[in-house]
Amino acid sequence: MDAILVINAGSSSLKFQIFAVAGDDLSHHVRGQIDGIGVRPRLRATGADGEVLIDQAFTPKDVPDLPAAITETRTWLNGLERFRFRAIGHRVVHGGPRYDGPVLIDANVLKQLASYQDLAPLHQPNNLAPIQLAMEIAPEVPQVACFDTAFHRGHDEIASSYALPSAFYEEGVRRYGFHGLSYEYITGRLSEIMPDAVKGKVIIAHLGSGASMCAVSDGRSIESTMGFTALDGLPMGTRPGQLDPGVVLHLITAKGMSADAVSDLLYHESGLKGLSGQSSDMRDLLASKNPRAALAVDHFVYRSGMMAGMLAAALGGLDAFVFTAGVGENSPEIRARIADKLGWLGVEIDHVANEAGATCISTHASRIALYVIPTDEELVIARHTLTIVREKAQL
Ligand SMILES: Nc1ncnc2c1ncn2[C@@H]1O[C@H](COP(=O)(O)OP(=O)(O)O)[C@@H](O)[C@H]1O
Ligand SMILES: CC(=O)OP(=O)(O)O
Ligand SMILES: [Mg+2]
Repeated sequence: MDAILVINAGSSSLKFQIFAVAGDDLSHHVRGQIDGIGVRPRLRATGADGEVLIDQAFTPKDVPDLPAAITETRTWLNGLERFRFRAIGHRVVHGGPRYDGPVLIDANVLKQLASYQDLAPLHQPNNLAPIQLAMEIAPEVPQVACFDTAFHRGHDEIASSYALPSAFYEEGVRRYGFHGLSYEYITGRLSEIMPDAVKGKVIIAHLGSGASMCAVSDGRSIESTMGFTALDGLPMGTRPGQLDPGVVLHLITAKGMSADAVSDLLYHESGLKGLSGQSSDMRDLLASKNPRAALAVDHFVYRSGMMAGMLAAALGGLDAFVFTAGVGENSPEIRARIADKLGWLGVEIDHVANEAGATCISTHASRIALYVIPTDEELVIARHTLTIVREKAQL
């Protein structure tokens, strides 16, 4: 069967999907992921009808990092003989100033993308490793890179500038925004299920191991809580979110920390993990009786409320608010607590619908509609991949 393989490397997970291609139609055939990498790794995959194909737990020592997750996934994928991969689509977190849409990968593109590694050290090396591997073992299969930054590239200069001397902007030091593949999918879904909402002012909260919010006006991104890198904005699993740059200067000048040590602190040791001293995983913190765990959750909720207020101001109002990604899709408790923070905007959550995992979780009286929409970055990548390889007459 002709198929497209999609690889999505996040900060705590490696997600993959196999889509069968028939004409212009794409259908889900295999959906899988290794999540909890380094904490509680687990490889799970389901087939087209939701049947479980594999469900295997690993020790954190067996799958400590993303390269190990790639090895386990590859071993398992190799056993699936019924698919002929006609193209591979990849999530690549940073497209830099150069890429504002998906691109067919060749050696030059790969080199350019590698030059953005220090702008996304937690993701870009992991995004590029499977591309490099596939180039070596299956050079005949076309590969397409789809960027987290692309959906935000229409931001105006007011939003995308830092108040730095303008030469820096020209060099590419701008506010890009990330999670764009997820926001593109959610915007598309919203226009199917709530066509009126997407024409208005919407905040989409992608709350996963990495977390950000996007302000969408008339279907287009106008603002993001993330900036030049995926460090800014909300506190995350291991990243602090918004931080006074003076803290970084202090770490370097007063504490003598090297650039590598600061990078490690900001990408791997901060956020929920740093604040709780316990875990980067929201599930662990919600189940814990440790007061530091409670502080980390409280901080996440508090900052989420603040950042949502900031985006509502950028939009000049708010019609709908959407929760998505690992925490947003799976934690009624966090959704309820963030909704509570938005009460002043006229948000009223329907607790029964929220606990039941309904799509619409606001009351009839709520001035702002609340939704929970599971994201599907892989489907967006598969669609772009099919379009690009068709344009280049490679499929
Ligand atoms: N039931 C749940 N309750 C709270 N948090 C959850 C739940 N299920 C998953 N999560 C959180 O979702 C996070 C992963 O989200 P995900 O969007 O898959 O992350 P990423 O793509 O950044 O690796 C985990 O770190 C975990 O904290
Ligand atoms: C950009 C980013 O933070 O991605 P993820 O949530 O997958 O870590
Ligand atoms: Mg992710």
